[in-house]
This record gives sequence, structure tokens and C-alpha cells, in this order.
Amino acid sequence: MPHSNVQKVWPEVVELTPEQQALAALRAEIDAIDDQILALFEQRLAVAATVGRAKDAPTGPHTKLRPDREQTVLSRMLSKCRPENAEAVEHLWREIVGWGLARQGRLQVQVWAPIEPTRAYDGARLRFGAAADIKMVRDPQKALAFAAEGHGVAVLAINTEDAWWMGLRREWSMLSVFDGYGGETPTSLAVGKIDPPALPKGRRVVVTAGGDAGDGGGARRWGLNTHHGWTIALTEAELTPGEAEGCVGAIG
Ligand SMILES: O=C(O)C(=O)C[C@]1(C(=O)O)C=C[C@@H](O)C=C1
Repeated sequence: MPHSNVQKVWPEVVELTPEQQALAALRAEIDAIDDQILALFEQRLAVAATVGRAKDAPTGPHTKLRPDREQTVLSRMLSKCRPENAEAVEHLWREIVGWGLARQGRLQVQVWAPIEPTRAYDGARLRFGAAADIKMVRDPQKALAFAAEGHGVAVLAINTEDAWWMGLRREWSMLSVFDGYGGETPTSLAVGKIDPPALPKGRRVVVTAGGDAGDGGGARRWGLNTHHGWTIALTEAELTPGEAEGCVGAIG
């Protein structure tokens, strides 16, 4: 009897070894989990799009970014996960939330960092995720103007000669600092047109004249930079951003 093409092309069915069977079963388990993650992720994206419409209109005064809510989402997940998974969970949820925000309009981030630009860029990427459109820029004032017009946010280095932060009390008073990068003592700050009640809980950012005198009340304080007698510092004093004199934001 002549062999058909099919018989020639396909090899004989071989039995899988127990190890191969175990691997195939595990991969089938991963496929089933992936299906669930995908369904839930797409469901979450759809809800995030609706949340975006429920917040102020696209022409509203503040960006769609809500650092306080992102802080709550992240700390809730971190408090529930196994400690050994904390780093993975944090990065994954930054991505998830970043894509949620992107459903409300892609976030534009302008990064200015003349010293260690790659570090600042990487910090911004980890914070805002792959969904954000991140650009390095040459002029902090232009980045502040971009943020003030509500087009996105700026990430600006503070360990430099340019004391851009002094403007947060003057021409850029519509902007708030809402995050810091580079460790316990940040080397760059994120600034945006954020609704003051939506700033994260935690350390406040203050710009004060007359050196780094402290708050008097014994609250811990970290000086970040001083220029012509004006100091930018972090404080644990419970100041209300936008209301307390000199309080220009909060970084959690
Ligand atoms: O809660 C909101 O305001 C949302 O837009 C949702 C969401 C999220 O995906 O969890 C997205 C962006 C915001 O910055 C905060 C949280």
C-alpha cells in the first residue's frame, strides 16, 4: 500500500517521559493562570477608563494622575503579598496602574537631570511604567512650563546648580511635588499639576527662606539643597500642601 504524504511528513507519535509530562502539565497550569490574569487585567483596564471619565473632564484643572490613590493601591498589595515577592509585586503594580492611567490619556514625562541622566530616566521608567511617554529635556524651566500647562509631569534633579524649585513658591505655584527618587534623600523630584488632596501621605516638601532652620516642633527634617538662603527640604511636620506657607508638595 502506498504511503500518503501525511504519513511521510509527520513523525511517529512518541510517548513523553514522566519528566516531559510533568513539564507539560506545569505549562498547561501556567497557560490557565495566564488566561485568568489576562481576563482580569483587561477588566481592570476597562474600569480604569471609566474611572477616568468619572474624574474631572479632560479639560479639568488637574492631571488624571492620583498619587494618593496609587500609594494606597500599592501599599495594599504590598501588605498582602509574601515578603519574598514584594519587589516583583511593586514593579508589576506600577505597570498595571501605569496602563490604567494610560487608558485615561497617555502620561507625558519630561526628565531633566544633567548629572546621572540615566539614573533619573530609569527611576522615572520604574515609577511610571512602560505606558508613560518619557523624554529627557535640556531645560528645567521648559519642563515646568510643560507641566503647568497640564500636558504631563516633570522629573527634575535637585543636586544641581539650577535652583528651579525656588519657582514652586512663585511662578509655578500651580504645581506640586508628588514623588522623589534616588533613595531616602531624593536626588530628583516629580512635579505636576496635581490636585492637592490627591498628594501622597507622608513626608512634605517645603521651600523656605532663611536657611534650614527646622520646624520648631521637633519634626524630622532633611535639607535637600540651599540657594541664596532659600532651602528645599523634606519634613515630617504635618503641613497641608497648598495651604501651609512654603509647603510645595508631599512625596510619601
Ligand atoms: O483611582 C483612580 O483615580 C484611577 O484613575 C485608577 C488608577 C489605577 O489604575 O488604579 C490609575 C491612575 C491613577 O493615578 C490612580 C489609580
